Amino acid sequence: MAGLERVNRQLFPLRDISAVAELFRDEIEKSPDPDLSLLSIVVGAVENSLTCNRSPVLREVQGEGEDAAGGDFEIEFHIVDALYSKFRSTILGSVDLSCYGDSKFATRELVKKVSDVIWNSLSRSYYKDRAHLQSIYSYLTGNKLDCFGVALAVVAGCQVLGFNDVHLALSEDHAWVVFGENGAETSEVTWHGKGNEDKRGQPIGTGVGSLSWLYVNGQPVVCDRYMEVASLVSSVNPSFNMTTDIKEVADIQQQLMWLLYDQGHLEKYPMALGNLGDLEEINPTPGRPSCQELFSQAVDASRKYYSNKHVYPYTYQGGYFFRHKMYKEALESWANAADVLREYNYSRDDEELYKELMEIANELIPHIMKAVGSGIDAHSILKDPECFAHLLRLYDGICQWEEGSVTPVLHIGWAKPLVNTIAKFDASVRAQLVIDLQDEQEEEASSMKEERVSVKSGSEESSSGERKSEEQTNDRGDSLNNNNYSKTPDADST
Ligand SMILES: CC1(C)CN=C(N2CCN(c3ncnc4sc(CC(F)F)cc34)CC2)S1
Repeated sequence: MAGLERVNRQLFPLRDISAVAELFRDEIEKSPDPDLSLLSIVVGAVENSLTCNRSPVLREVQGEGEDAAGGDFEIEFHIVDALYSKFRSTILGSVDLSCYGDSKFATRELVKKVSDVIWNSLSRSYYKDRAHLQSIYSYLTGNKLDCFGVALAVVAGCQVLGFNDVHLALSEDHAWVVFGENGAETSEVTWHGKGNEDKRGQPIGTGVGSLSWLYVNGQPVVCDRYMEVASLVSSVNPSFNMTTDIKEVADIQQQLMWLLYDQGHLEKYPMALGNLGDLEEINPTPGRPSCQELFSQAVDASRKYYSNKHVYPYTYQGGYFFRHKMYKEALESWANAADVLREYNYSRDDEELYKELMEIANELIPHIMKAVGSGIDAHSILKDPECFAHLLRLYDGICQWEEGSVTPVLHIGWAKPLVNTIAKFDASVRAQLVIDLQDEQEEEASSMKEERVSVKSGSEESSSGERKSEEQTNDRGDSLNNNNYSKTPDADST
């Protein structure tokens, strides 16, 4: 029975958060196969009605970061019904299943065909990294989708066709699908970044390219249906403009995230836990885990399920500590993020991560140095050898990220803040730095270089790890990337 026949029509017209939450709860708790297109249409309709159809002229401009009064929404059943039928007939009408064999599993050709149907029905040119382009509602009413939205629509399209083996695979900046027996096959279904030729229809490479951060070294979040619902809820975007969120949209997103959390569907999804942490930091729910606990759970999930190959859980956590002036903890989180980086070679596909690290190293840390210099220094950072060790571990991780890559990461723009930062630490702290290098002939013997850097401090010492082998290299283009899964609409960019 398709999703719409299952839906409780008494809930319509949807006018408040509890009605939307009830519809999602019914779909998640009562159906063995939650209907992705139904849920994406509903939550996309709510988001659009509260963020896009507003008459800004009637609203005084909100202060920086304040929530705007979103007003009410009213989602009629017949609208959802019409859109739901439109999506199903678009897919069923464009794919002749007799061309794809009689296997109950999807084939690469079938997946590519569904991707083509979505791809070829998108508007010719629109700003790809604008906000509110992630839902099937956006696809059906505006023929616009961002890169994540295309991947979600392909999975929803395969669900309409009855191929429940096709599932979403997510890295920290890209999305693709797995399919076939045991989900053993992979395929690109959307684009990534700007100026890059799309690779739709191709399997995810197993070559050196797949060792880049973009493919998280073979450790993507492979979703089941419920985690796909979590990804569409996590992609809800409460932004009204660069400085204002619509509170109702954030509230709905937060409630749906807790519903999924309680059912265990965020357990293996670090970024969704991080997003929930961000929502809780802004608007804590009484009786729920704190945002700090959620950021910690995201880190634990990456360590437990993804061999600690994800960077963002540490940048979510470090950002939280920074905002709360917990500077020592922030430095430790960022150093932990850099430890993840060591495994990767920097490639042109890693622009988003590069921007994150630039901001940490060249804006946030200099801000900390100014703050502690003027006395706001609960931990007396500049006298603490463990903080110095975290800072060195951060930079060493970035250097190792660069090592073995065709294109450099660091440049003078990095070096100036680094020199200033190191100089701020007490001479007595810096004097405790002990660097013991493995001797030369041993180094010749193994192509792997190994250095140990430690800062002897009272309780602990921190050290950097193995270096990658020299032969790992990448090509590097000049294309820029953008994180289409963006929380705030970027400026004009095609
Ligand atoms: C610590 C940060 C800088 C803050 N927000 C971050 N985000 C990273 C990306 N976000 C995400 N949150 C949930 N799921 C996904 S799947 C995905 C890749 C895309 F291509 F599909 C991205 C992403 C949410 C926002 S990382």
